[in-house]
Amino acid sequence: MAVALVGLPGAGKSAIGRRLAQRLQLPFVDSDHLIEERIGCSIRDYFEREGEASFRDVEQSVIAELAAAPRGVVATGGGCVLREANRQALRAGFHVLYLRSLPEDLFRRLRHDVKRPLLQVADPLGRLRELHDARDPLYRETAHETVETGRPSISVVVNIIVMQLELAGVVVPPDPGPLTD
Ligand SMILES: Nc1ncnc2c1ncn2[C@@H]1O[C@H](COP(=O)(O)OP(=O)(O)O)[C@@H](O)[C@H]1O
Ligand SMILES: O=C(O)C1=C[C@@H](OP(=O)(O)O)[C@@H](O)[C@H](O)C1
Ligand SMILES: [Mg+2]
Repeated sequence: MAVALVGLPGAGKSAIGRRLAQRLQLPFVDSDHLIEERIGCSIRDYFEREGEASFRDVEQSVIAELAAAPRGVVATGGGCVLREANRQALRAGFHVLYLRSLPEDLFRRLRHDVKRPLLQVADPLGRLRELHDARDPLYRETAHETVETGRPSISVVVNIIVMQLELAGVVVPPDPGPLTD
């Protein structure tokens, strides 16, 4: 069983992915961490030095490797759905969940965050709205299911995901043991 999380920056892919993997006792991988290991610097520095297109090439090779041997819970980077090859590889290899939050909720979470290169602009809320409009259809196309993450806490979202995965037959609930009165 392998689950991949897609969605906009701040939707909770990394934070919820880590907690979900703990809960399901599965390995957790954040594709952005693999990319940073490979490029040897932060994603923000790499964007500044090499540009976004070069980052997308590294991202595509990391996604292809993960999808070639799908396992555990994978948190992707928010822009991975921009390339069709990534959308297809993720959908074929993983049960994909779209963590969906409105730009206003994401802005509340990320307004002091300096690590996300695409949001270091004069109007980050405007940028989040543009990203939402451009990418929402791509996240929907890639994902098997959508989970709303704008308002509920991380623990509630993890509980909802576990329920959805059990309903979809993606995870098997633990054996409750013998029933006693
Ligand atoms: N449902 C949530 N409720 C409250 N805070 C959240 C929630 N999801 C994420 N966060 C917080 O928002 C920030 C960004 O989340 P992160 O997991 O890095 O998003 P992503 O990986 O999707 O960009 C983190 O500080 C995280 O703890
Ligand atoms: O939305 C994007 O294009 C990006 C999102 C980032 O990941 P998060 O979604 O975890 O912020 C990271 O991959 C890179 O900065 C590009
Ligand atoms: Mg992340």
